[in-house]
Amino acid sequence: MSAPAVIVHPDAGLLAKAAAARIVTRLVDAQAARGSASIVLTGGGIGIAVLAELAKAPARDAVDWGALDVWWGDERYLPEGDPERNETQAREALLDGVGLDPARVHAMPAPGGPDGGSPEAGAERYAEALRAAARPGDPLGVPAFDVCLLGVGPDTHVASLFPEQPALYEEERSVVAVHGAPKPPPTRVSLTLPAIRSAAEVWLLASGEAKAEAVRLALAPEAGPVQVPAAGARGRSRTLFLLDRAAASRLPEGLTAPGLL
Ligand SMILES: O=C(O)[C@H](O)[C@@H](O)[C@H](O)[C@H](O)COP(=O)(O)O
Repeated sequence: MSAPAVIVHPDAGLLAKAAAARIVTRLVDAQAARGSASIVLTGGGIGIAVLAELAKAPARDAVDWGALDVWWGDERYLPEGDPERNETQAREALLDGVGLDPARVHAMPAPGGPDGGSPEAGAERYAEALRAAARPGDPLGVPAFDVCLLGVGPDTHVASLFPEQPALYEEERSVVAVHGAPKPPPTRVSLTLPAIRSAAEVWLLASGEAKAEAVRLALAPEAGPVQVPAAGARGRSRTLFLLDRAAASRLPEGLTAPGLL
């Protein structure tokens, strides 16, 4: 697992724009090398704001959208089209405006689909889709995502992995159902930490004072992933904390480039 690097932008708007530009470069590089790319999206304020900025990015269409696989790190287990679903918000912010191959947009399950309303069955079906997309040698039968985006909750959750919850102890499965999530809605489907760690790069996004303590904890050397899930979210080759000044305001001096705080 890669040691995290911290990049601080002056405010949330610039953070979203800079992260969007970084996604373009990352996906273009991956497609130049392999002919295709894969990204894991996240929900939440800054996660969706980044997609909205990506939709407006001048170099947006340098990405070959038809050769991109889109996955989700988690989903709120709500009916298809529900405005609170991460997928709905991502489609509105970006996905429905670019030339993706619908077969390569891998939405997480919803009630009323083929899973008989069971998030557990839905999680298993998503794990199956990941296995089908994995290449020989990909860890855990999960594709080695080029980039996995993760918002960070004020309690240090990432995806729908909340502190001290059973999902954090999962070492075998790549996708689990989550019940009783402290952030509504209570029922969700989430990648597990091992699945997140199969990503080549993991980018944790956080903006605002309310995330400063969570970011500090996530970067503290003694933090364990069960108490601090964001501390367990690391990429195989790179981990970035992409922050605005407010979210970085409780970091020790040495962790951020001078002059950015
Ligand atoms: O379903 C969700 O809500 C997200 O996937 C969740 O993991 C989110 O990224 C964090 O809670 C941060 O959300 P905010 O950026 O809105 O604080």
